[in-house]
Amino acid sequence: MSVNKKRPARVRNTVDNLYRHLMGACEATPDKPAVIELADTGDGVATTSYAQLRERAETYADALGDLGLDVGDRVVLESDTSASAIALYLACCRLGLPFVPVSPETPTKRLLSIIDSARPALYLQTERGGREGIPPEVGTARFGADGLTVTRAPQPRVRHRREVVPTDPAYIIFTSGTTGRPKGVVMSHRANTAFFRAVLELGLVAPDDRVATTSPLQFDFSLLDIGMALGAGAAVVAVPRDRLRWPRRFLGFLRDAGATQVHGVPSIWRPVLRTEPDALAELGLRGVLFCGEEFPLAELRRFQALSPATRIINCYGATESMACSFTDVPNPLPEDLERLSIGFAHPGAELMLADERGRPVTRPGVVGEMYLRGPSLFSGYWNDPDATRAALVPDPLNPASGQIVFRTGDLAHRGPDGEMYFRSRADSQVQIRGNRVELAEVQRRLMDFPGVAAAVAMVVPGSGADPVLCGFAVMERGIPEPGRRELRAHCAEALPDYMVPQELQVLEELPVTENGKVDRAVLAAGLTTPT
Ligand SMILES: Nc1ncnc2c1ncn2[C@@H]1O[C@H](COS(=O)(=O)NC(=O)C[C@H](N)c2ccccc2)[C@@H](O)[C@H]1O
Repeated sequence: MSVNKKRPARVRNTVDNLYRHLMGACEATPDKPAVIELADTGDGVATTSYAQLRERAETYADALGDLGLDVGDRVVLESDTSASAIALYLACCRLGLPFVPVSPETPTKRLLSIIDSARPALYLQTERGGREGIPPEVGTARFGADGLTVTRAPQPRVRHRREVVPTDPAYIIFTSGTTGRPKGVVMSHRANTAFFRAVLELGLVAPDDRVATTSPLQFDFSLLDIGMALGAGAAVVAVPRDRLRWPRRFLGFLRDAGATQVHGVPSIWRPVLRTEPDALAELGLRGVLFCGEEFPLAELRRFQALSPATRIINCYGATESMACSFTDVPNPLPEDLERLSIGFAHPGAELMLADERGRPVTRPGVVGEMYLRGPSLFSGYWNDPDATRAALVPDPLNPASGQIVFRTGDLAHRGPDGEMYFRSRADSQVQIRGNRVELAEVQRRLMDFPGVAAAVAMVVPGSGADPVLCGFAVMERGIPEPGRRELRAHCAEALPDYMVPQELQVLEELPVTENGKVDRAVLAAGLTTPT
């Protein structure tokens, strides 16, 4: 029986919801810039104010509301970050429609597997989107600054819900699961708004900031940037994805947009450090925040030398809790620093260490697995109760309490003051000839070779029992490639034999995934057949 046929449910103004968090600043500063992006003409920037953003979100919410969708029906949005994409995100939040972001770069095969898993009611792309072949059972529409045009109505459905409640899913981020099937991380409004309120307390974004976001919308790093900027009444600067490949144009856009902070994974800085060091120095950024993987220390030192006044934040965390910790990078980095700290969990959350039997690890220097206790845990993996049970577990310190914590799958050790140091993924523990190998140590040794700009150490399965240790290096611009023998000898001088890479390659650049992390699968594929 369809309830409340006429009007779709909309979240009440008093109820916890991302819409209220993201639009909080609209009342006080409606005319302030909310989103700054590349102008449609292709040069210069276009600015959307908070009031304009709210109005566009309203227009979209009316159009979505007329489609008869029910709270909980999924909406796939294929777009880069833009004012319109954010307005759609806001509209979905208001109507309680879980938002599934995918990038225009996502291969159709992967998009179809996400659609097969999420069973969305509606798929949206921009007016200029070129995607075809959306399964007939999914409604389709296009959106732009002027509104939303339905190209295929969603299948009729019964509306069972009359309320949008805080524990309803706000978004589902599909990450590439180890099994190859995409894993949908479901995040509720309550968890995400609790996270953003806690992060506001850190005061990382000021109202006059312009926060450049460089991650694809399908990576929750972009949702963190949008939430932190709009939640602070600041502006989001949507960096066009193609600019990231051209350092001069990337920095030029940042300058034109008046960006004061840049959020991105470490790899976005590699081309800039190699080819546009002076332009970076001139930019004089107030802040940089990175997450996703470790920032190689040599590259971090170069960044600090060029931009000494920039505050750099090491943000650690997984999509399952959006982020855990925000830690200032020491400036300048101490000469003998071996590894950055990921500090302590954000206010209102706590990281603990436990050993493989779940017993707390408290002694400094002892490696354990990190568990996160806090309000911003995900609801579970979409349609995967087993994977959910393995990740959301009883608190090891007090299983009887019924409190559920997130098992991060990351190994770490504590420093003398209890601060955490990330070591590795638990499932990437490396043993070679019975010895535990610290890949970071091999990586650091490769970076010490004169003229190496970036390096990666990893293992690939070998024909024998032991995995094959591989090293990859990228040289500074204009530096001749060293011979494999020379690089190997350099490693052998300082590392035990089992830590000297058997495979060594010098590359033009390091391949990265869609989310900008070093793409180890591509590196492994480029190897000669392991010895
Ligand atoms: N700062 C780090 N140092 C070192 N290893 C790291 C770090 N941040 C993640 N990681 C690694 O990346 C894993 C999480 O991967 S992920 O689920 O794709 N999520 C992310 O990478 C981004 C994450 N959702 C996020 C979004 C926005 C702000 C902060 C963090 C972690 O479990 C760590 O292994």
